[in-house]
Amino acid sequence: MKQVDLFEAHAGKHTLQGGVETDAAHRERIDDLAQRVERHRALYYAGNPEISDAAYDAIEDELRALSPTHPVLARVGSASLVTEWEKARHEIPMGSLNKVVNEDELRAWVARCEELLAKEAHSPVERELFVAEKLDGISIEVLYKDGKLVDAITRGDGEWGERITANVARMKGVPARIRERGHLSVRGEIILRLSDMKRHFPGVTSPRNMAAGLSKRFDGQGAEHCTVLFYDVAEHAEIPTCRKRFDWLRELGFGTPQAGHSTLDDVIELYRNYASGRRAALDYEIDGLVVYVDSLHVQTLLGDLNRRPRGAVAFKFASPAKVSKVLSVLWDTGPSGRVTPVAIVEPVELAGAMVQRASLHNAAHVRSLGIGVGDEVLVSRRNDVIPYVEEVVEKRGTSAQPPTTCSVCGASLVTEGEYILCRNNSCRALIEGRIHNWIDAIGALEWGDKLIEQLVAAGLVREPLDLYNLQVKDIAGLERRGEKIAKKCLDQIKNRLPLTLPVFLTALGIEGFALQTARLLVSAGYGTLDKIRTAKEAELAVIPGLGTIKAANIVRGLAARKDEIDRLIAAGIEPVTLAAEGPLASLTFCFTGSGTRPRGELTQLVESNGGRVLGSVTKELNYLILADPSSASSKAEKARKYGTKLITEEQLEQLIEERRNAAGNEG
Ligand SMILES: NC(=O)c1ccc[n+]([C@@H]2O[C@H](COP(=O)([O-])OP(=O)(O)OC[C@H]3O[C@@H](n4cnc5c(N)ncnc54)[C@H](O)[C@@H]3O)[C@@H](O)[C@H]2O)c1
Ligand SMILES: [Zn+2]
Repeated sequence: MKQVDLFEAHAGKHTLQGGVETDAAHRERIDDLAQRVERHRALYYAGNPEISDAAYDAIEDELRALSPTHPVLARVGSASLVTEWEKARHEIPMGSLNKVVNEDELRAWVARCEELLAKEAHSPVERELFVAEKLDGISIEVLYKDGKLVDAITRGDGEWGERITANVARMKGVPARIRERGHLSVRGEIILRLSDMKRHFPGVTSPRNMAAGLSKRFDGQGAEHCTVLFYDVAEHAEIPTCRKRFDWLRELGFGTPQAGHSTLDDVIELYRNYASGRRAALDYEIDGLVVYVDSLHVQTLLGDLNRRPRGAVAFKFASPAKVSKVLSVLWDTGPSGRVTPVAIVEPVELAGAMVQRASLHNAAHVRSLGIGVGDEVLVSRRNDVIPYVEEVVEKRGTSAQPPTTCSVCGASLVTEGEYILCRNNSCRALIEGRIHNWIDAIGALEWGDKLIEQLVAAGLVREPLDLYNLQVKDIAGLERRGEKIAKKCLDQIKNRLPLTLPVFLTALGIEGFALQTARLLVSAGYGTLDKIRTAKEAELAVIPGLGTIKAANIVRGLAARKDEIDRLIAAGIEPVTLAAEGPLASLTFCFTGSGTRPRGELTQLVESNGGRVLGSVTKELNYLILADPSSASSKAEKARKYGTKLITEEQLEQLIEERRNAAGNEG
């Protein structure tokens, strides 16, 4: 979607709305969006938002994209201010800020300022900026007369606000007297510090909404826990810069958000800094940074539009989320049998990708959202993860109900806690899952998800043994596969043979039976497949680190796969007992970080040479294998402390080679 120019957006350059370009469908949508913007503003400024800020912003952004000049967008605050408080008029109207949500938009704003200032003598904007934290609270104007606090008025619609003087007078950071004479209007934000919220209002989750509520209580209760921080003073002509303005506010005894003079590059670095941790460490909530042209003279030259200065912007923290409509709710059966609800939505562009499918996590989430076909929902995509439905923004349809049968095989589903599952072992989704697990555990990198899907769909693979009976032509005959790939894939799985016992057990993909558990069993004396298969639940349960649940899963899982395992063994795919001899005999190894080869393959390498793989760094560990032996990670540090040797994968191979040769020479 095209980003609308910040300055001209409201100035009538774009003529979408009402013009010939607006088709009926758009007009309807525009009216609908505008109404919702107003409704949500009214709720929000009254302290009772129904939807999240991200959802609200998504609606407002969509309206701006469809109708940049819409009058609703030019307004500040809410026009329908219903209040029991006395209304009061601001002598100098209170405005808002235009926003940018990424570096490019910020740079564009600077460029635009330069363009507008082309004919004026001024220092480069990008070198003369001022930046302050953008407090997420309630705007307030506080008036002093001859050094005495006389009035405090909320922003309201910018012109008329509520006179909540009695409450503001009790808030922290609002001096009753200041040493400045004359008439003074200072502007700031009412916030509730997180520490105060925790102490005085346990259970409350939104400091902003709480602060809004407290500010407007008639009995004034709780107002003393709010804080006001200031960032502006109206019309104080002798102050030349934002920096001086903040200094001056502080000298008068007002608290301010953190702020400072800055260049454009520094602002961007600071923004990243805040986004990646500094923001989370604050004792109050901010929703971005405010970036100003430092010189107030230049700000005046730039002027403002719709009560939004051109010489400042809100540099908001991005929330990559958009509103879209639910077309259907699907229930996909996954490889473990778990049924995952997915919302199919009207395609929307999110963080550079078109999104049509969004996860609904599980049946419990579907229920708590109350989501249904036709609803408008907020879809997010954070750090490139799977798109996710955050909330229902506008309820339109009837809520979706979890299915009772599997969409893949039709079997009845079972409920387990928050999840529903297909337990049918011959369900195609589960077969794919098991094959996938096998391939993963043995470390056959050539094999992709798609190939497995194709083989299962073609009925060529139903269980792990089938993998070993595949012919080159079976794979080569599939769509978009050739002989070369086919050969590579088949060679790879055959090269992995024989499988060590822990790898074999892990490859079966039995619930709760990961590599660590398999190793635990082996080191507890269950060194052969036979021993493990005949073990009773009770005897496994007492192995330290196992417990009753895992023991039950193992016994049940092995029994359920009995025939499959028998067929594997009959075909010679038999796990090998760890070599008690071999070049690495009596040595222990542990892997950390990502290697160049899959963990399973490395484990196999160590174990087939008689070594033992440990899951963590302990005193008995001989070798820690990692990409960078000079690493300062906690695992590496610990290993050094124990005198463990730190080596790379290559050094591991050399070690095997050396020890093999040494043994050969001795023998
Ligand atoms: N959830 C909802 O239903 C809903 C509805 C309406 C609005 N909203 C939210 O309200 C916000 C929009 O409101 P807005 O028009 O007041 O704009 P804004 O709050 O995004 O930005 C302008 C305001 O920032 C404040 N501010 C904080 N620190 C500042 C500083 N250092 N310098 C200057 N100003 C500073 C001022 O009060 C100023 O008026 C959005 O975040 C939107 O998501 C939410
Ligand atoms: Zn099924």
